[in-house]
Amino acid sequence: MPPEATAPDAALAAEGLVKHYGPTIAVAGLDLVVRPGEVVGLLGPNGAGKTTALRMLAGILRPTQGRVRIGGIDMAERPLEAKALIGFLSGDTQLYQRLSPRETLQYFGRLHGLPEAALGARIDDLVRDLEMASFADRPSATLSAGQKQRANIARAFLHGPSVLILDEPTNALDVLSGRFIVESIRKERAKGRAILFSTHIMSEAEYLCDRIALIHEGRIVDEGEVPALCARAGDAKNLTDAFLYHVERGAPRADGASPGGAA
Ligand SMILES: Nc1ncnc2c1ncn2[C@@H]1O[C@H](COP(=O)(O)OP(=O)(O)OP(=O)(O)O)[C@@H](O)[C@H]1O
Repeated sequence: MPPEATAPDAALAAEGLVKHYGPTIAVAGLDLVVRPGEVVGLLGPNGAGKTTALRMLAGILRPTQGRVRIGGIDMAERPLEAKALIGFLSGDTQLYQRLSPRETLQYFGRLHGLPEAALGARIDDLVRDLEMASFADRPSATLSAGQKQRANIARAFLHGPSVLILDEPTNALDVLSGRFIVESIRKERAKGRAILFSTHIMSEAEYLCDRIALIHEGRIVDEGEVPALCARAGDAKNLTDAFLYHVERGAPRADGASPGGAA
């Protein structure tokens, strides 16, 4: 059954998403739903297909097959309307080197069509909430990796999107900055945003996520709340063990056999 048939309240719904890069099958049939006020984590080993999946969900990459709906709007049929509902943080987002974070936010706010007075107030709020005051007016070229990441996150939050898609939002951040970003994501959830993010940090996923989707070789091998995931992964004692169980076992084959050979 299509995911949105079982979740009519979905803010984000993917149905049968597939992506081929030549002979490489990066995503091999992904179904996923995220509801308003929910954080879903996409976890998988390197090369599992997380970035490819998130880019298709954000409308940056065209799927080979399958469908994405954002707030019920079909991404292929009405891409501008669907994308307007999304804040996307890509793993390789670059800031314009000569612009400060404040100027960058002004630029993207205008592209989003935010009225000038409201935009100024919104940027002030983001600078305060993301603790960017000490560097908001410096050229981006002079910022540290963590400062740049805060500015990129501010850009994703800027237009108050109902769906946030964040590819490794705490990548390369120290523990303090990482925790700060995680708390910022929790605040966005409290505002009713639907949030999908990828990470390699298991503790972060356990702390932040309402549900976790484990992806391996382009397929979701299990999905649910952490205790249920652990129970289904041979009574794994934590998320790391559940993750390793699935990776070592391998992704299910089309014929239903387990390629890893384990139970
Ligand atoms: N532009 C591309 N052209 C060809 N193959 C690609 C391209 N982008 C990704 N791939 C391949 O698709 C597969 C999935 O890659 P993807 O970047 O989605 O994985 P990932 O789960 O995000 O990995 P990581 O955790 O290392 O960032 C990999 O085998 C990768 O080599």
